[in-house]
Amino acid sequence: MGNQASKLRSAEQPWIEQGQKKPFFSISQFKLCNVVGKGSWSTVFVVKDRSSKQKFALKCINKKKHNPGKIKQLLTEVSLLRSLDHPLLCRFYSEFQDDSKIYLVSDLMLGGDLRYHIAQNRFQESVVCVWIAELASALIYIHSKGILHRDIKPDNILLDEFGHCRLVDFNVASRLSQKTPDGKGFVKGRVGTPAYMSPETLVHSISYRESDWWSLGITMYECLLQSRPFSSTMVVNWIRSSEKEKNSLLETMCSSLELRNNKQLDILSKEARVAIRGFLEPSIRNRFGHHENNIPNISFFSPVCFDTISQGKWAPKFRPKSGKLYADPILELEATF
Ligand SMILES: Nc1ncnc2c1ncn2[C@@H]1O[C@H](COP(=O)(O)OP(=O)(O)OP(=O)(O)O)[C@@H](O)[C@H]1O
Repeated sequence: MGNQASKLRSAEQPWIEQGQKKPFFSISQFKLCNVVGKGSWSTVFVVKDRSSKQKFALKCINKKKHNPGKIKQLLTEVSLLRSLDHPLLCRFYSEFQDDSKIYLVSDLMLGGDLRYHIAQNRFQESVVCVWIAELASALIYIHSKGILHRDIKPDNILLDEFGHCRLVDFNVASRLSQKTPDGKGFVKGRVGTPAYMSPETLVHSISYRESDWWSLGITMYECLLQSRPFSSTMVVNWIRSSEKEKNSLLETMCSSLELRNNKQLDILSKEARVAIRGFLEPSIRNRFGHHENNIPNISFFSPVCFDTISQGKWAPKFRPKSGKLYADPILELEATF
């Protein structure tokens, strides 16, 4: 399995040598092909490098549409992306700008995002096991670099053409700035997407490494069951409640997870249930991921070899259709450049 996967990945290696810092510096180096995605403040194009003919993703941000605060946030994202290099992250190459726009060049992911795929199909545990193990490996890596992602959810996970997961969108990622007594660190602020936010982020406006593991737990639940354990309304009510009410709401949330164990989680294997409950443990000390070295020992991951996974060499169990453009055709019509 490992060998077959290695061959696949060697074919997808980008032509650019690792360590070559700024291969792109102008929009004129590219031929624009089509739109592959649209975010709240950018349009992402498929582009072809005129000299190598290699395709890349080009994210275009219109400077005039955003205030200086947003631009500063973008520059933080760029500096984080520059410090990361892992097979299960989307490789970032260059940023450059002209009078009207800022451009970011990265690897092109042709397999669509997990949000799209899980809306279409209920996937078997063997598929989800590889996805979550790959994401866990990417998380362990970014945490080792002192970075929290803070917005893990299916929308921010893209598949490459072979079906490997790549964690993307470091818009709200942050370096761990403050230190806890155990030296691990945290970031202040209630940042992320409410339905995926951990209790400590929702209640105390603080994120630890464990908060990313909570969000991964919600993502895993959703990948397996096509629904989320906590409704957005429940989460929003929780944010708005008083300090006193928050504790009782936390109990309601946790017992709602327990109740769902009887109905929804019953269709899953024991290993999957244990993993979901472990990631969705309200206490950060008891949560899976508190000791990141133990992640490979979680029984749900026993079918995979974590070392091979973390090199991006484990063959995924689901491969997106080749040649299919996983993008809403309407984006093409709406796109402006
Ligand atoms: N490297 C890539 N390869 C292929 N598609 C991509 C790539 N990066 C982004 N996309 C597509 O473009 C969409 C928008 O990208 P992204 O979420 O990074 O933009 P954004 O403006 O930062 O959005 P938001 O703030 O709403 O998250 C993604 O949902 C995805 O479908």
